[in-house]
Amino acid sequence: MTARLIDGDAISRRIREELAVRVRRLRARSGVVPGLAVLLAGDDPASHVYVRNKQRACARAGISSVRYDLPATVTTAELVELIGNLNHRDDVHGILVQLPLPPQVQVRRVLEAIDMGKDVDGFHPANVGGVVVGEPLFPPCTPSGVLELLAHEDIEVAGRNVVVVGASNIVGKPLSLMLVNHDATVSICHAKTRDLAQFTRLADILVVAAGVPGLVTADMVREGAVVIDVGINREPGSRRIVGDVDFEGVRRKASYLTPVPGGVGPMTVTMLLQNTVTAAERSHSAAVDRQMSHPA
Ligand SMILES: Nc1nc2c(c(=O)[nH]1)N[C@@H](CN(C=O)c1ccc(C(=O)N[C@@H](CCC(=O)O)C(=O)O)cc1)CN2
Repeated sequence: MTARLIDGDAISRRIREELAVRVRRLRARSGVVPGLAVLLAGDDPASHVYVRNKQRACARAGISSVRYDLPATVTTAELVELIGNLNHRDDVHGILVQLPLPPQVQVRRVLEAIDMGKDVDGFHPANVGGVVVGEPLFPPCTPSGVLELLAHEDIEVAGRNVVVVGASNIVGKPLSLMLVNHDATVSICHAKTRDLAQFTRLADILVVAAGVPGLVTADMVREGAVVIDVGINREPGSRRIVGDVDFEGVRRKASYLTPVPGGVGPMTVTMLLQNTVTAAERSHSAAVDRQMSHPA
């Protein structure tokens, strides 16, 4: 069997075109331009690339973005103060703090400072609680990107055995809960799981988000399984990026496979744009409602 590749670039392009239409409609109707504030602390080269890509994607969809470059020495209090100011700005509908943050910063305090209505990354603890009960204000971007890819290919998750390898707060844990909310039977493993292969071989759908290049090889995959590779690993001394899955081997065994690059990565950015447009639309509707109940 040779896997069908799920083209995240093409699926993203289509969704971004639809988002650009929503942006134009909102602007024509209300004069509101969706606005995203991006906070980037320190010099991590990959984070700089991701932020540049996010801003470029915003511009193409008609979303305005403003970027705050902060030194690697930034404190928790400084970030919390900046976020407090952005929470009050009417032209900022979404706030994104690029992760990872420098080690001295208390990440949880920073994420908790974001107004829930502007938490377009979906990392605020209250949004995480929303994921648990199946009603997040904003679904986290990478997990919702994975669900979009599966839905686009008409891959049913209800009743299927899904194995998620990787239990991070931003991908593995929320994605597992979102899959449970779609009636999948989910096992969460991680790179330290003993005899990982005995779990991965049970998967109808295998999602790998462990950050370990080539962790999953063909012998660990059931014939005909759907394999979603969330890993983004830079090969040392090269610009090439590879996933957590041995692409060539697994391609011969799986029914569907996401490539790296060009699979889940672009969907993360697309879901961020989607959440930002939704935030702007909601903020406009709330302003209209206020006006209706308290006319000038
Ligand atoms: N605040 C956040 N921080 C981080 C997130 C996040 O969702 N919010 N996720 C990751 C990094 N990330 C987004 O920030 C991200 C990573 C990769 C891609 C992507 O499009 N990858 C491309 C390849 C790009 C390249 O050549 O480097 C692909 O896979 O095709 C998008 C977003 C951690 N931090």
